[in-house]
Amino acid sequence: MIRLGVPSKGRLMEQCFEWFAERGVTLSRSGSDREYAGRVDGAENVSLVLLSAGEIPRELQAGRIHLGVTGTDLIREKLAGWRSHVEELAPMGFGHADLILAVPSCWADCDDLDDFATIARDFRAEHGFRLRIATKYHRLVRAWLSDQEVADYQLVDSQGATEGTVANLTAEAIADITSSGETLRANHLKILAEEPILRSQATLLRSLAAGSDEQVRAFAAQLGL
Ligand SMILES: Nc1ncnc2c1ncn2[C@@H]1O[C@H](COP(=O)(O)OP(=O)(O)OP(=O)(O)O)[C@@H](O)[C@H]1O
Ligand SMILES: O=P(O)(O)OC[C@H]1O[C@H](OP(=O)(O)OP(=O)(O)O)[C@H](O)[C@@H]1O
Repeated sequence: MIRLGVPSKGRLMEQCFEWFAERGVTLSRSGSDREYAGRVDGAENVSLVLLSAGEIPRELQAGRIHLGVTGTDLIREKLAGWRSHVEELAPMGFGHADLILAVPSCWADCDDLDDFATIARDFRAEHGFRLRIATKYHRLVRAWLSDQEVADYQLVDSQGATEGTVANLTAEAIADITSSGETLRANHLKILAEEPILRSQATLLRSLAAGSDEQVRAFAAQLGL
């Protein structure tokens, strides 16, 4: 039996169900709205596992699911050396979001990363501690800032409502996912005029540790991949 892990709720789950339906495979939640059980119609030997999107990378890495759907941001953040754990089978065309660095809109002299690096250097000299960036994407943000040779900062962990941390005075800047930009605007933040740290979208991934390669390949072929 192939185990297929998909997000258990929200738009990501609904759009994922639509994606499979367009390819002749019907995924559905069984039982009550609150029960995390699912069924698969239209494919032999495939079972559905409903999981938090954030846990799907780990389940793929461990080989507890053969296939999984989650955002590329979560794969790259949660799996060091992700290419040795999973294969990307298909970008799915939804769940688009950019991981960006944002600062208060009122920072008139801060439009790009060079400005940010200068402000961060001055901030440390002035305040005696490093400028704080709130994020849950520690690995991706560290790697990106290191590539850009920005060093005068510290990361503050924020697992949700990250855009609120600046007004709450627990950080000076944030690095988070945005799609419409409304949450940033509502919290008086602006994106630095750079390419995003990462462009993410929902992706179908294959575990390199789960085995059953022939069955997985046959199912992928049925999906037109
Ligand atoms: N506003 C958004 N628009 C589009 N995609 C988004 C948006 N916010 C988050 N995502 C994407 O959705 C995926 C899941 O996000 P997140 O980690 O917030 O999960 P969640 O819905 O909070 O799930 P759980 O709480 O069960 O872990 C991520 O890959 C992320 O890039
Ligand atoms: O650019 P926008 O369209 O406004 O979307 C961005 C928001 O969506 C996500 O939050 P989510 O709703 O997943 O909640 P979270 O705060 O728990 O991350 C993300 O963390 C941003 O806060």
